[in-house]
Amino acid sequence: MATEGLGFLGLGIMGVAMAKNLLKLGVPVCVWNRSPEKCDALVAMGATAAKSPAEVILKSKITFGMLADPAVALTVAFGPGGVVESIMPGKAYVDMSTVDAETSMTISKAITEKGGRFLEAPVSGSKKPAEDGQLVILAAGDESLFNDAGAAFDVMGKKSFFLGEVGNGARMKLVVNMIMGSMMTAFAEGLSLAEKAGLSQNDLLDVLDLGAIANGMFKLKGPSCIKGSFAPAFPLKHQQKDMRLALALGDEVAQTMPVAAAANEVYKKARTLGFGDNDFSAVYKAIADSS
Ligand SMILES: NC(=O)C1=CN([C@@H]2O[C@H](COP(=O)(O)OP(=O)(O)OC[C@H]3O[C@@H](n4cnc5c(N)ncnc54)[C@H](OP(=O)(O)O)[C@@H]3O)[C@@H](O)[C@H]2O)C=CC1
Ligand SMILES: O=CC(=O)O
Repeated sequence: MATEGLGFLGLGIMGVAMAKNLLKLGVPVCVWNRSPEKCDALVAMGATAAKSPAEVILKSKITFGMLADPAVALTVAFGPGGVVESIMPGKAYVDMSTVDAETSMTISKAITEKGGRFLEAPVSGSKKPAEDGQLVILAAGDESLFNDAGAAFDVMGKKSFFLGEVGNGARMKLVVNMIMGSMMTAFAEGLSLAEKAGLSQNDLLDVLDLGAIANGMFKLKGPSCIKGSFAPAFPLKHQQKDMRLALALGDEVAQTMPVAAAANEVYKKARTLGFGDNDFSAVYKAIADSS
């Protein structure tokens, strides 16, 4: 049984791109996904597919996870055939999903109690940066594992931060995504306001792009919002999950967050309107169609 290879759990929008980049390292890569057909593209490129997360752990020295949310991260860690079942000394798990600090700490504790090593490593950057190996990796936990996973991080990302103890990676990611989610709702309100006030939305984009608040997100999402194109790069349901988790972090540390709380309401409304599986920029639809 190969023990020096890498494993990957969760081949959604992000995971499939990240696992493809791992293949560039030329080591065996073993993958698992709840819906097994998503393994096919990886297998065609040289990966092997496993029947459970536990099997991936057994076949790999370091296994990476990229899963939907805290509940899923916990199920994949603790469920039957899960990560914890086959973790042992010499094995390591790097959870790159966006979750809250408590989830990460719970998984870390179970893994380290069985002699394994754990790192949380959520990422900033969406589908295209994942495909291009340009993610920003926000790692925390076992520093020896951070170093051992360095080559893998280098093919998946453009910069890796080591942020100290488990929980700090999750917290940093939630702060970043709270800012991003709030910005997206303000941007969507502006786009909608411009249209209703009889202005050209394209002119608005040009004006924004020349000023101090120009940024990559407005440049990328502006034209697609105007066209009404919301194919998911970052699913709206995940952005709403991140707002919810960031607000819970705010509660924990008694930080007032009125802007994020209002933005979260808009994402919740967008979910109830059926936009959860669209890109998070579909929050524009919830705003534009609301009056
Ligand atoms: N998309 C993005 O731009 C970014 C996303 N993230 C974060 O990365 C994570 C993954 O995001 P993304 O790839 O976009 O999401 P997707 O929704 O595309 O993928 C989710 C993954 O979780 C799996 N999953 C869902 N439910 C279960 C379950 N009950 N049991 C086992 N597996 C399950 C899915 O399996 P299946 O295929 O069977 O449904 C899939 O592999 C999220 O935490 C997200 O917040 C972070 C940065 C950017
Ligand atoms: O989590 C989403 C991202 O774009 O980063």
